[in-house]
Amino acid sequence: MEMIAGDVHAHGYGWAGVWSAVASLIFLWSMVQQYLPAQLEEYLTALTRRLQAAITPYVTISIDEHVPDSFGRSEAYLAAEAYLSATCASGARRLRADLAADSDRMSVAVDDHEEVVDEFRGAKLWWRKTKTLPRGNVISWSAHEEERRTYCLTFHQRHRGLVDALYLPHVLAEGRAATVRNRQRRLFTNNPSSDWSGYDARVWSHVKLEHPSTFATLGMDPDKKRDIIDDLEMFRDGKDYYASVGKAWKRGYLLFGPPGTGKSTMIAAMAKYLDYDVYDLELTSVKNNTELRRLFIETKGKSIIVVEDIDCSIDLTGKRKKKKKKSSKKKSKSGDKRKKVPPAPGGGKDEENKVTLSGLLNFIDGLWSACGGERIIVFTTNHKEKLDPALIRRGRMDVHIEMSYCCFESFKVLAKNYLHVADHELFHEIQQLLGEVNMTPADVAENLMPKSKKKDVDTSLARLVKALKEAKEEALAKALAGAEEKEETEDDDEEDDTSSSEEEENGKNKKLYLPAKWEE
Ligand SMILES: Nc1ncnc2c1ncn2[C@@H]1O[C@H](COP(=O)(O)OP(=O)(O)OP(=O)(O)O)[C@@H](O)[C@H]1O
Repeated sequence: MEMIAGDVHAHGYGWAGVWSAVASLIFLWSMVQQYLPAQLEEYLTALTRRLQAAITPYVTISIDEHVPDSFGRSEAYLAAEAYLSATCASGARRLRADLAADSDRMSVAVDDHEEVVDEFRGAKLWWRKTKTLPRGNVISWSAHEEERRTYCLTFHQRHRGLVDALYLPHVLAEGRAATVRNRQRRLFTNNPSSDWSGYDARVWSHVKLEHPSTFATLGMDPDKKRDIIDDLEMFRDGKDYYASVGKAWKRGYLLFGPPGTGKSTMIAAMAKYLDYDVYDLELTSVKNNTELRRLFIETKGKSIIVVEDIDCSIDLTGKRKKKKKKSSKKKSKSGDKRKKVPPAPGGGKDEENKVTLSGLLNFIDGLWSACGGERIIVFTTNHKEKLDPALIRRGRMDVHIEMSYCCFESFKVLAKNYLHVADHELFHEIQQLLGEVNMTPADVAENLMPKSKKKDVDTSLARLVKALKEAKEEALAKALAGAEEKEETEDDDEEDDTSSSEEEENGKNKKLYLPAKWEE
C-alpha cells in the first residue's frame, strides 16, 4: 500500500486511466486486507515496506499503540490519534464514530486501514492506521486485547529534518491540546482480578463522571472550603514546584467524619473543580500487592484515586479483613461499613490476605507511585482513630479534612441550594438548634428537600425545625436515661473522671446532644 501511494505521490498527476487503476488497486487492497490471515497481512506489509524503502524516496515512521515492556497505550499514539481526529479526519473516507465528550454529538476518528493526507509548511505527509490481529488469528474471549494498532507516517525523505524538528512536536502538542479540549471526566472502577478464563483483562472500566456536586453546593465552613480550594490550586499548578523540591507530583487527602457529612460529595466537587478523572479503588477486590501496583500504574494523570472507608479494607496489622456479607445498604449506628468481597480467583485462603499495609504504603509513596504524576489520592473513613498512623502521616496523607456535622454556615449553603433562600424568619431558631444538636448535612438536606412541586420554603424550614427539636428531645431523653443508669451503677468518683458513654460512642468529633443550659 505504501509503495503504491509512494509511486502515485512521486509521479504526480498523470492519466485519468492510471488514476482510476490506482484507485481500484487501493480499494481492492483495502478489501483484501480485511480478509487476509493476520500473518500473511503482516508479511505483505513488511515486504511492501522493504520494497518501498529500496525503490522510493519515501520514509515511514511507525507509532505503535503499545510500546513493549510498558503499561498502557503509548502517549505518542494517543496524541497522533487526537491530532488526526482534530485536523485530518475530514479527508478520510472511512471513519469511526463515537459519542463525543459532551455526549450531545458524535465525534469521528480515522478508521483502521484508512489513509489521510496532511500538509505542513509545504510538505505533504500521509498517515495510515493499520491493525494487526493476534497471532494465529485465534478467536478467543480476550482477542480484542491483543489487536495491535499502528499509525504509519510517510513523507518524502527531503522533509526528514522538518518532520523530526517541527512536525512531530507539532503533532504531539496539537494532539495533547485536542485531548484536553475533548476531555470527558470519567469514573473508573477496578475490575475483579481476572475473567473466567484466567486471562488478565482490563484492570479498570469506566463510566462518564456526572456527579453534579461542586464546591458552591458543598455545605461546609467557608474558610475551610477556601483553604481546600487554595490547596488544590497549588497542587494543580505546582508541577515545576514539585520537581524543584524533588517530590513526586501527587498529594494525599484524608477525609474523615461521620456518615452523611459529605465525604463523597467533597471528592466529586474536587474532581469537578480540577477537571480530573476519579478512580474508585475497591481494595477488597484486589488480589495482591502486585495487582495493586498494576492498578496504580494503569491510572492516568489528572486523576483522583479514591479508597472509600479505608478502615474497612485494611486492618491495623496490615492484613485484609475477612469477607463479610453486607446485610443491607444501610449503615450501622456507628457508621461502620463492611464491603462485600468477591471470591478470590483460585479461591484459596492464602490468596485472600495478600494486600498488605506495606503494599498500600508502597502504593501511596513507593517508587512506582511517582510514575506519571498529577495524581491525588483520597482515603475516606468514619473512624480516623482506627487507622495505622503510618498510613496517614503527613507526606502520605498531606491534608486531613474533618467533615463534621452541619453548622449554620453549611445550613445556609444547603438552604440556598435546595430552597433558593438566603434569609428567613426561622433561620435564627435553626442556628440555635444547630448549635445544640448534631445533625448531618445529609439529614438537613433531606429535611429541606421540597416534598411537592410547589417548593414551599416555609414548610421545608418548619420541617427542619421540627426534626431538630425532635432530635434534641431524643438526645435529652437518652442522656437522662444514661445519667440515671450511671448513678445506679457507678460511684461518684468514677462518674467524675469518665466522660459519658454516649459521648464516647459518638466519638470526639461530636458535640454533646445536650442543650448548653441543661449541661450547666
Ligand atoms: N456537606 C454537604 N454539603 C452538601 N450536601 C451534602 C453534604 N453532606 C452530605 N450531603 C448530602 O448527603 C448525601 C450523602 O452524602 P455523602 O455520601 O457525601 O456523605 P459521606 O460522608 O460520604 O457518607 P459515607 O461516610 O456514608 O460515605 C449527598 O448526596 C449529599 O446530597
